[in-house]
Amino acid sequence: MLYATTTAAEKRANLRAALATGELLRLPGAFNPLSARLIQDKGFDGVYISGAVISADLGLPDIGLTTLTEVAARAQQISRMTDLPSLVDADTGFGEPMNVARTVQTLEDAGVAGLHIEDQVNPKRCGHLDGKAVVDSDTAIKRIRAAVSARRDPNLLIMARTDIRALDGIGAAIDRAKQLVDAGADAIFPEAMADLTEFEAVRRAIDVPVLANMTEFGKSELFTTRQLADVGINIVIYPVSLLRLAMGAAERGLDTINAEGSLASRVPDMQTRARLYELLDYESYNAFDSSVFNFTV
Ligand SMILES: C[C@](O)(C(=O)O)[C@H](CC(=O)O)C(=O)O
Ligand SMILES: [Mg+2]
Repeated sequence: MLYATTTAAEKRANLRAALATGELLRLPGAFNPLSARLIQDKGFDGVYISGAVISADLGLPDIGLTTLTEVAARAQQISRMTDLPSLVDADTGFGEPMNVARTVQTLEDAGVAGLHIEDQVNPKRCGHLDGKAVVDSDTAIKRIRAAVSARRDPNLLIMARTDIRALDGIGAAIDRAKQLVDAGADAIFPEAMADLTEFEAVRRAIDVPVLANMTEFGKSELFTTRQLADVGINIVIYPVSLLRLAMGAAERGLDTINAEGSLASRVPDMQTRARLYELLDYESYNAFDSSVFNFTV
C-alpha cells in the first residue's frame, strides 16, 4: 500500500547483486509511476526513467529543456512506487562538473539506484538523431569524476554514456568508454551502436557492465534479449516503448470515437477496472480502512 517497502539503499544493493550475476537485466521505461507497478508485476528486473519520456510527457522535445528539479521529482515519484531498482537518465548532468555533483546527490535523494551522464554538449538531443556534438575527453572525464566523488551511497550506480560513435566511429567510442571507466564509471552506455558486432566490441574492450538501448525508430536494430545476452550485454532498456505503445493506443481510441461515436469496440483493448485496482493494490487500502473498498468491480 502507498509505496514500495524496499528502501533505496536495498534497491541499489540489489541492482549491484543482479549485475554481478552476469545475467542480462531488462529495464523497460516507466512513463509514469503506475507503469512502474506494471513493470514490476510482469517480472522485469528494473525500471528505466527516460529523459525523452519526461520531456515528451511535458509536451517538449528532448533537447535539454527539462530541469534537474523536474527530473528528480519524476524520478522520485516513479522510484517510490516500485521495489525494483530504477535507472534515471541524467542527460549531460545539467551543467558543469559541480552541477553534475549536485545532480548526483539530488537524484540519490530521489531514491534512484543508478543514473547515466552523457558526453553530449548542451543543448543535447536524442542520441539516435543526426547532428549531435560531444564534448572533449577532458570534459567528459571531469563529469564522471565529479559524479563518482559526489555520491554518498557507494552502491549508487554511476553509468557513463558516450554519444561519440555517431560522430567519430566505433574506435573512438571504445577509446572514450575506456577513459570513462578509468575515470570511475561503474557501467557504460554506448549510444547508437550500428550493429551487434559494435556492442560486442565495446563489451570486449572494458570489464564493467554494458547497456544496450533498444529504442524504436533509432539507429540500432531491435535485437532480442537472447542476441544481446549472447554478446555479453548486461542491461537492456526499452526507454520510450511503453509511452509509444500507450500513445499509439490512445490515438486509435480517439480515432474510434470520431469514426464510430463510441469506444465500445475498443473496450477489449483496454485494461479493465479490476486489473487497474489490482495494480493499485486497492484491497490493502480496504484492509487499512474497511470503508474504502465496499463495492464490487
Ligand atoms: C535513451 C534516451 O536518452 C531517453 O531519453 O530515453 C533516448 C531515447 C530516444 O529518444 O529514443 C536516446 O537518446 O536514445
Ligand atoms: Mg535521454
